[in-house]
Amino acid sequence: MYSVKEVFYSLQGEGAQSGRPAIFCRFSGCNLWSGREQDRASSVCRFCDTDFIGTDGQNGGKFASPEALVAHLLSLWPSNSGVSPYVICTGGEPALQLDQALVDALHAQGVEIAIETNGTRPLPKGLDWICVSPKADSDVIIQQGDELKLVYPQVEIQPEQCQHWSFKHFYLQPMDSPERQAHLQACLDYCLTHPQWKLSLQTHKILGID
Ligand SMILES: C[S@@+](CC[C@H](N)C(=O)[O-])C[C@H]1O[C@@H](n2cnc3c(N)ncnc32)[C@H](O)[C@@H]1O
Ligand SMILES: Nc1nc2[nH]cc(C(=O)O)c2c(=O)[nH]1
Ligand code: SF4
Ligand SMILES: [Mg+2]
Repeated sequence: MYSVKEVFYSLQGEGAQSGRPAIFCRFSGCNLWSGREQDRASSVCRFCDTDFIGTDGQNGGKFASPEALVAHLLSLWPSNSGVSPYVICTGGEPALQLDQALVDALHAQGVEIAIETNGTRPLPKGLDWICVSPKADSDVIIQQGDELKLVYPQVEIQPEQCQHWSFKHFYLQPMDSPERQAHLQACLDYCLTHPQWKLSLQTHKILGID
């Protein structure tokens, strides 16, 4: 059974694939925060911008089989576009639910699969795009992939700690909070002095979409 908070069709707002049309599958639940406000301050991940509790979001639900979830996801892709569907698995923490059976069922329908993960859980084989976003005070076991996207600044984790990991792209993404302007400035300063790093803006928030 897969528990999905919401499914929506939008543009990838972040990182190297920004601007690309994608179906988002937001799985319910996370291992670094319960999702309840009263638990935020005592959690490993304390800055999350997302509601991932339950299955009550747009197009959310429980899916008994990989095939049922794949059919639901693909119903949002424009028909006869001639372009392979692009599905971004996010959450919550998608690695808690995305298993080999679902990856294989998506690939059987010609889907290109991306994941947004905190990197603390093993991943199924064959994912087409892996974005790892490390969190301070967590054990990041996935240290290779396509893009590393560090929310910045985080006091207990510095870019220097992950700059030697095996990724094609290294991004800093300003932490969204009431201090986001200062966080953006800190990202700009860091990228300009450490040009291995690029700036990732959450463009969907700027655009006011999803
Ligand atoms: C909601 S998370 C879900 C996927 C996964 N649990 C993870 O953390 O990568 C999706 C992306 O949003 C980022 N994110 C979460 N809260 C944020 C915030 N307040 N400001 C900027 N990015 C944030 C995460 O680091 C991650 O890259
Ligand atoms: N448009 C849009 N792009 C995104 N890229 C990563 C997201 C996420 O929450 O994982 C996200 C999101 O929530 N919306
Ligand atoms: S790990 Fe991801 S989903 Fe979980 S609380 Fe942190 S940002 Fe949110
Ligand atoms: Mg988001």
